[in-house]
Amino acid sequence: MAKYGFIGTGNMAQAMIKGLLARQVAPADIAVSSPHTAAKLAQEWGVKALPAQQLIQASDVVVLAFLPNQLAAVVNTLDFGDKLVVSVLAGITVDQLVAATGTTQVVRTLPNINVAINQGITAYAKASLTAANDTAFQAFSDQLGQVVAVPEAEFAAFSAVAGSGPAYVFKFIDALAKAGVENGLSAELATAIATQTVAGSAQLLAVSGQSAQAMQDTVASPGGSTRAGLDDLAQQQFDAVVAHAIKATVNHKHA
Ligand SMILES: NC(=O)C1=CN([C@@H]2O[C@H](COP(=O)(O)OP(=O)(O)OC[C@H]3O[C@@H](n4cnc5c(N)ncnc54)[C@H](OP(=O)(O)O)[C@@H]3O)[C@@H](O)[C@H]2O)C=CC1
Ligand SMILES: O=C(O)[C@@H]1CCC=N1
Repeated sequence: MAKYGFIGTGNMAQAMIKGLLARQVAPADIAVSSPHTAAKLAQEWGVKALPAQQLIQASDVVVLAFLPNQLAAVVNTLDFGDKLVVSVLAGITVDQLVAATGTTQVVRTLPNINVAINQGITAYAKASLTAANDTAFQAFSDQLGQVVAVPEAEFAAFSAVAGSGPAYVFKFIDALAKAGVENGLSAELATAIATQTVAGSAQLLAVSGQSAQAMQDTVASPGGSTRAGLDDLAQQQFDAVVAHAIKATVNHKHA
């Protein structure tokens, strides 16, 4: 069994670890390193908390999962040897990773939080890997969900739509549920039905073979209530509001 090490143990690392554990990776094959949370994860999840250099020695795949602006400070004193280094640091390029870590065995990825249930969509761009590290990356990424090679120039757009996207979907579910409450539903029921409606709609769209635009028309009966709502969304510039937020996300400078 491959051994995985996570430097940085926040929301993204924890989502990835959950995904690995769900695929029967043994907790003993996962090491974690961070100033505060690693010890707690070791206690609660049975993974091993190690100082970063020892974690590198003990791992086949080393995941960098701290904040992008911490890259130099965290890796400065570390020797990665020829270990596979997988970064999830938004905005940090392959060249920057190679320069900071001193190894070419790096893969830049941009996952999303849905890796926690092996349903992520993750972009990757890699330097030239050894055959062993290439295989190790494939085995690792198979556990995350879907994985797509993306040119680095497209990473910011990918990050906005797929990386940040879950937050925007949660925001939509929250707004849908709140609107349900305003119209007489209990908060519990409104949240449950908004969540299931988004989950079911995404699954239906994925298997439908139709566009998201066309699927709207399968819900909107002629002259019915959905058309009234869609017309109102159009009048309120819904697409433009979303596009504006995505532009703000794409334009953000990470480090
Ligand atoms: N959250 C998401 O959905 C996504 C996040 N990412 C990327 O993942 C990375 C982490 O983001 P996220 O998990 O959201 O952030 P969090 O704030 O949840 O986690 C940051 C982690 O960095 C750790 N850390 C701080 N200093 C050090 C150090 N010196 N050595 C090791 N670890 C350190 C913290 O440790 P401690 O807890 O012990 O203080 C914490 O576990 C970012 O680079 C982000 O761009 C990419 C795609 C999606
Ligand atoms: O918010 C962030 O910066 C990271 C990148 C994509 C999702 N979370």
